[in-house]
Amino acid sequence: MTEELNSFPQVLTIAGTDSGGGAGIMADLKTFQMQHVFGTAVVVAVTAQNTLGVQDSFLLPLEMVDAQFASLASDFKIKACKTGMLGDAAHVHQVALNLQKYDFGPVTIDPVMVAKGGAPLLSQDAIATVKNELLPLANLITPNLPEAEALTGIKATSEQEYPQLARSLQKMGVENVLIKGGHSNAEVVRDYALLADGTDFWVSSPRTHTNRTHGTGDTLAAAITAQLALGHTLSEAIKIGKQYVTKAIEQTIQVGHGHGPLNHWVKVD
Ligand SMILES: Nc1ncnc2c1ncn2[C@@H]1O[C@H](COP(=O)(O)OP(=O)(O)O)[C@@H](O)[C@H]1O
Ligand SMILES: Cc1ncc(COP(=O)(O)O)c(N)n1
Repeated sequence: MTEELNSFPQVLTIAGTDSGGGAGIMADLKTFQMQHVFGTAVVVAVTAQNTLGVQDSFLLPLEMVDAQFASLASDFKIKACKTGMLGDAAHVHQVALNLQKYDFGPVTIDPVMVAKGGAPLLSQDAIATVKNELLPLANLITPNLPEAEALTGIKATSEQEYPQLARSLQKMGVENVLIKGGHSNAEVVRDYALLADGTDFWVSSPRTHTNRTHGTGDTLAAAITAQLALGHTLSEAIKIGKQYVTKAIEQTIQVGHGHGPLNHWVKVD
């Protein structure tokens, strides 16, 4: 196939599945679909999960992770990619090796560690591997507050500390940082972006009082990845991504009995 015939924007998520359909690869693919990019996936982990929690999980054999990367590289023209649940140090290492081997465009790292219901999605010893091997490959990292604290060792008690967290992550080799404020208690939910050139800005929304926030982080990072593939600058992509996730939380749908999923059907302007 000529490159011209292979030009529709194609993106990749490297993450875990959520049988409940609200988070992980399922949230990513729904988000990609709504942003009019073609979504592909490298499955690193499978979870038996619903809105009540994670009942079981299984990490795929490393060779199967490699095989999926190779399949995509030999056929698709991936313009941007993102990572989500990576499970343990060996899988983080294998993903980092593959991201060095193949050019899948700018890499957004969503350093998923713990599910909203409390289940661990990354082993403790893998945090060092994320820092040493994955962060230097990232164009953007999108930690929530507990993840930013785990990576930097800096405890954030107020929004004033977000710039310090972001600068500390930049020093670890990530070009651009988006600290997500969903886990704060503030009535206005503010995320802080620090870009490679030193410019910074906040994106804000009113807090929606709901427990239907399963997959918010995945959805935001997937929307940003899609917008980058469509040719937007990173600051535009972050602003569009934040608008999308805000609406998807606000215009809730009723599915399941616990931490419900978002409404991925909402339109982005
Ligand atoms: N209750 C809420 N109301 C409005 N926006 C929210 C709410 N919770 C999270 N967000 C937004 O959703 C996105 C994901 O944030 P967060 O929940 O902190 O990430 P994660 O899902 O990784 O824990 C951010 O843009 C954040 O501002
Ligand atoms: C496979 C997978 N990936 C990511 C999340 C995080 O989503 P959340 O923090 O909203 O539970 C999850 N629960 N499951």
